[in-house]
Amino acid sequence: MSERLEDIAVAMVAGGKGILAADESSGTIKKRFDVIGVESTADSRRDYREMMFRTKEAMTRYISGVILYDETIRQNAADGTPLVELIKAAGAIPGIKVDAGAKAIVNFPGDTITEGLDGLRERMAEYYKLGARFAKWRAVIDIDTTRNVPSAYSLSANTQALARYAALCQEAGIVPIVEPEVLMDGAHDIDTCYDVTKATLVKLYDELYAARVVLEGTILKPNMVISGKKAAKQAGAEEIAEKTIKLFRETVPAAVPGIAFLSGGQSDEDATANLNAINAIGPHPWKLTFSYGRALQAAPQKAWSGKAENLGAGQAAFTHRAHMNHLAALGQWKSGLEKAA
Ligand SMILES: O=P(O)(O)OC[C@H]1O[C@](O)(COP(=O)(O)O)[C@@H](O)[C@@H]1O
Repeated sequence: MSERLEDIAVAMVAGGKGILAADESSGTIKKRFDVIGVESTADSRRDYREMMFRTKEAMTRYISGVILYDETIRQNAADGTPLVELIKAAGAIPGIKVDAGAKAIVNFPGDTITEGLDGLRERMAEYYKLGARFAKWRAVIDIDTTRNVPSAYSLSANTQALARYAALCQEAGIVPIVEPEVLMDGAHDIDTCYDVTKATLVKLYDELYAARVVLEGTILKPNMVISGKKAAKQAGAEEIAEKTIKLFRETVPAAVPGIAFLSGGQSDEDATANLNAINAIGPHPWKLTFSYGRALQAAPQKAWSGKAENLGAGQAAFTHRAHMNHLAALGQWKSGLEKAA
């Protein structure tokens, strides 16, 4: 495969394929395993992820790349093959989460700043050697209108960090996924999500220009414009699609090859239906696909539940969700396909 940043970025979003976000940090994967009653150990995390990376249909037809965590990019499958090699053998691209998580900002209650820039240049060089050709950094933007969250200071600090990270990625020959996640956890309505996401993306592209990041060699990983989980009125797929696309047309340059959404706590089927509605109102200047963690993995996690005899069931559940999201990335998904399965 070509090593040009622009070509890697295009390959990450081509043909209705999307990204498997398997980069849960140790704390997050423990939370997911707690739900299915599995102890989180280096071996159980390896067995679970190996199950997904060996799912041939999903990995060869629907998944373009996998975001890994530092532990996973160094791990071997049970037979000694590096997990990175399993991903490459399926024709998918290995990626790596490089941020060190979101920490509270002093003097700004409710706002967080994502850390991890110190030593990043050296870490990037190592990850490149380990096989990573793209990376991911997630800024976390909460909405709390009672506390003026997010503050302008938080948006400024977080988007500047994203731009510094993106420039370091490109220096190392690695495509940056820039992820400013506006959380859907609150009671805010969809228009508040629109306004906050707009302020975030405007600032983000300002900073990316200022840092001289080559937009053609980047992927955006945003939230959809959506109602807060606790909002009294929940917007439907058509409204989500229309407002999300209106916002991106205003803020995301056409030089960006692709937008790969996070699922952010949406149900599996909502994440698929909303992505489909977004693509159904195309054509758009960028490819719009998925980079889902929970919405791709909740079903296989449950089917597997830590038992070797459930490997086949886990792989079938993963294939199904990956297939549904592949169809949604092409605007060809129908709800009947879920029931048929
Ligand atoms: O808090 P962590 O452990 O970094 O994990 C955050 C998760 O959010 C994501 O960015 C998006 O995941 P979701 O699709 O589940 O929202 C994943 O890539 C990542 O695993």
